[in-house]
Amino acid sequence: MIRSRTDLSRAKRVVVKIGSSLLADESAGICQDVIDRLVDEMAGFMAEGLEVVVVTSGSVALGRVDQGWLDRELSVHEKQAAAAIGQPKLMSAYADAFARHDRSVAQMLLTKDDLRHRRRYLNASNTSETLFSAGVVPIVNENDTVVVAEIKFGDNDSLGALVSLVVDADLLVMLTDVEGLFDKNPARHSDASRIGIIEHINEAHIAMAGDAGSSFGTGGMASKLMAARVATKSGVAAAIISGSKVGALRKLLAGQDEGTLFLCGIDRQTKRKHWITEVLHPAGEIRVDAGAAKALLKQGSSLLPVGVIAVDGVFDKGDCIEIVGPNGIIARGLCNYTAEEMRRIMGHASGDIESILGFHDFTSVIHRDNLVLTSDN
Ligand SMILES: Nc1ncnc2c1ncn2[C@@H]1O[C@H](COP(=O)(O)OP(=O)(O)O)[C@@H](O)[C@H]1O
Ligand SMILES: N[C@@H](CCC(=O)OP(=O)(O)O)C(=O)O
Repeated sequence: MIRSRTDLSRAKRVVVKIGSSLLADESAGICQDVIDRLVDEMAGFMAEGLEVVVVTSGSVALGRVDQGWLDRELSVHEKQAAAAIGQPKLMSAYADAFARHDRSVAQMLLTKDDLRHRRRYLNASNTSETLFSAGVVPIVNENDTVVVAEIKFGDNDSLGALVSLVVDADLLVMLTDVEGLFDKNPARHSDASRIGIIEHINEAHIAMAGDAGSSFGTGGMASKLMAARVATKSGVAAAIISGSKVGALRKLLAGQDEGTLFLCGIDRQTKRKHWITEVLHPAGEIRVDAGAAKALLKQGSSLLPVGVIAVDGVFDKGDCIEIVGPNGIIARGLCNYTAEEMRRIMGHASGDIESILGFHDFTSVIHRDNLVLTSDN
């Protein structure tokens, strides 16, 4: 938990999100010098034991420069094509920069939707753990050729927030072309002043955040604040710092007054519950009778098969599902059985599961620890 700047020196795993505004130049294309410098800083921390994941933007910008598509708004398909052109250039720039420190890099192209499905989320998490063990640096970007909404809004800030949950990071650092969140857009107001620490993001902060400042940046401060909100609500602290200022990352991690820090004091259990209610998409629905609804709502019980009266959807073991009582949706949780198994055991006592399915993994359908109430009645 990061409750003050001094806690930052204890961070073990950090997601560093690097914006297009830092990496791409309209005439030169990729800013290899910037990547080299940022990689030198990150490699220094890795040598000291910090684990780093890079979430990088820039593929669309680099594709646009490559094709000379600069002075007009691109269609969605052109942006997707630009991303496909720019992505290998981006990877090769990181590979070259990390090779100078004898580190290999690995490309992870994800969509936010991937991370809302428990199985894909776990696969991404296992892949990144394997990469960490091998000392390889995961370099993540949105899989832009298969998404539409995200490429319109250019939302790598929120991808960074989700990745920080996937890898269970202590901190998400968003590197950009300004020194943090200012009380007004510093590109337009010379008297703007930086906000150093934010304990809870409120409407006043959101009102301060404006659009992108450069021709290549897309989400501006608004998308960084939204990402900081997702991260901090899920147990990961966040920071916005300048990527052009030499040593800013080191100062931040040393606990000095650098950039804007969003504190986070959430424990693991709250974090897991937030993941179930806010991040995962339910894959199906289970209807329960009044007795089961009461046991969940009033007695803090796990859900047993005997109280289940109907099962909707196709879901797998461990998927997130919604629980509906006589008065509507009451909870969400991770189901111990597949939809097909659920249809066979619903209405039966837990002691009958073995004879019906031929195996008996769990007494409950959803264990209390994996269940979050979303209503009172
Ligand atoms: N209140 C604010 N404080 C700081 N920067 C702001 C603010 N409002 C808008 N901005 C703009 O946000 C820009 C950074 O966002 P963006 O261009 O999307 O960067 P990136 O490509 O790094 O994601 C800054 O250059 C700045 O012009
Ligand atoms: N996936 C896109 C990211 C776009 C995006 O979010 O850009 P930015 O606002 O610079 O972080 C790309 O690589 O161009």
